[in-house]
Amino acid sequence: MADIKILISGASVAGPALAFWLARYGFQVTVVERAPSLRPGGQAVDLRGTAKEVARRMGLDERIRAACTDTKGETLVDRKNRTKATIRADDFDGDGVVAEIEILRGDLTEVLYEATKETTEYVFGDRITALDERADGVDVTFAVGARRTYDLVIGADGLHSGVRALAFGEESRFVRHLGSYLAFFTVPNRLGLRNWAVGYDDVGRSAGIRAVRDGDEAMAYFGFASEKIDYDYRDVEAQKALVRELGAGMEWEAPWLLDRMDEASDFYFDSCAQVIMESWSRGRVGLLGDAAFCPSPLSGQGTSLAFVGAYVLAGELAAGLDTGLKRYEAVMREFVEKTQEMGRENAESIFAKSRTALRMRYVMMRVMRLKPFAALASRKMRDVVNGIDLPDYPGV
Ligand SMILES: Cc1cc2nc3c(=O)[nH]c(=O)nc-3n(C[C@H](O)[C@H](O)[C@H](O)COP(=O)(O)OP(=O)(O)OC[C@H]3O[C@@H](n4cnc5c(N)ncnc54)[C@H](O)[C@@H]3O)c2cc1C
Repeated sequence: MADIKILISGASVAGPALAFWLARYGFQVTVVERAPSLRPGGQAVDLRGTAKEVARRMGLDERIRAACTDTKGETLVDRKNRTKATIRADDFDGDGVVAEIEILRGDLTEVLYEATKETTEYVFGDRITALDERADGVDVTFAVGARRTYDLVIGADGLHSGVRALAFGEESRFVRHLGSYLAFFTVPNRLGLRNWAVGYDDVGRSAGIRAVRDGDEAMAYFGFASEKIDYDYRDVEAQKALVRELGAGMEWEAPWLLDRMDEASDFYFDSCAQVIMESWSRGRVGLLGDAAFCPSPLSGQGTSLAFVGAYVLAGELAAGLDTGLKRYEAVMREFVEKTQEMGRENAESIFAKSRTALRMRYVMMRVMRLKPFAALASRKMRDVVNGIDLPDYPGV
């Protein structure tokens, strides 16, 4: 494999996870990332079910667990900070709403980068601007670097994938808005939180806060039900203005959190959307992670799908370069579709539509923790997060 060159676009989760496995099989791997360095920030992401087994096979299980947020659960409060319901991380075998393996996205990227930096060429501050496929390779033009030829190009560059736009067509053909937006940013830990997150629901919107970095700081989030809004996803100031507008009039700690937004060193805002594609590859160009099959943050499974997808894609490419992309899709498709279905179901119920619905939700949450209901919900969750028989690849 040493003479086979593979270019990956995107150095968040899917890209470095794929680089890990490809390098293990002996491919020559380059990762190009648009940001000038590894991107910090992002709220906690989770590994559930089969993705935990992939982390174990990578030998990174311990390092990932050591970098986890150690959140024990979440308390849902009303505007006066009175507890209305609780969710525990050990509910649903550790694969529930608050997962046992919960890690800040930037910290997970760091673990993956450290595990791959010796075997992978990383190019920061650049991006692909043109792909010219020939019979024996793909000629790649970069915004900054010199033109180079690769045997394969994989887009692991997220919901707004540049590779997808170049090889498959414009974003609007594949990205389906699910009716809500999320924002995350770091704030001082003013509530003195330790291992419990706090969430506050309003009609059609929510906010929350959890301690990170041993309680030195906290991570705030806002969620809003909203029709599709036209905004420039690279214009951070415009996005902050939008969050202020959508969060106006919220109670609890929300006004204070909104006032801290400008001081935050990181800020992430995006629509809750899914990527639905008939095929994840075309010729020598393939897609992985959110670029191919984003299930939306509402599924809680974006990072897990990226992890499992990276394992399968690399294993199938090692088994046969010509058939690898199609085999990867055949192995992953059902798992992805089940997960996306759960993401759409969650999108229907994530925000309360009235005060009465909000009160009912708290009652339901308490009922769901009772034995027969908990067992039912747990089975459903288990089916989705373990919804793939992980193939064994030689040498793993
Ligand atoms: C800064 C950030 C914060 C996030 N925060 C959260 C969160 O709080 N909660 C949550 O559920 N999900 C979050 N996500 C999404 C989450 O990481 C993914 O759903 C999941 O982990 C799958 O990851 P991915 O690697 O497929 O895509 P992503 O994590 O979206 O990564 C895509 C990577 O590609 C890079 N990129 C984009 N365009 C190009 C281009 N043209 N050329 C080269 N590189 C490019 C991006 O800078 C990024 O590093 C965040 C993503 C990012 C980038």
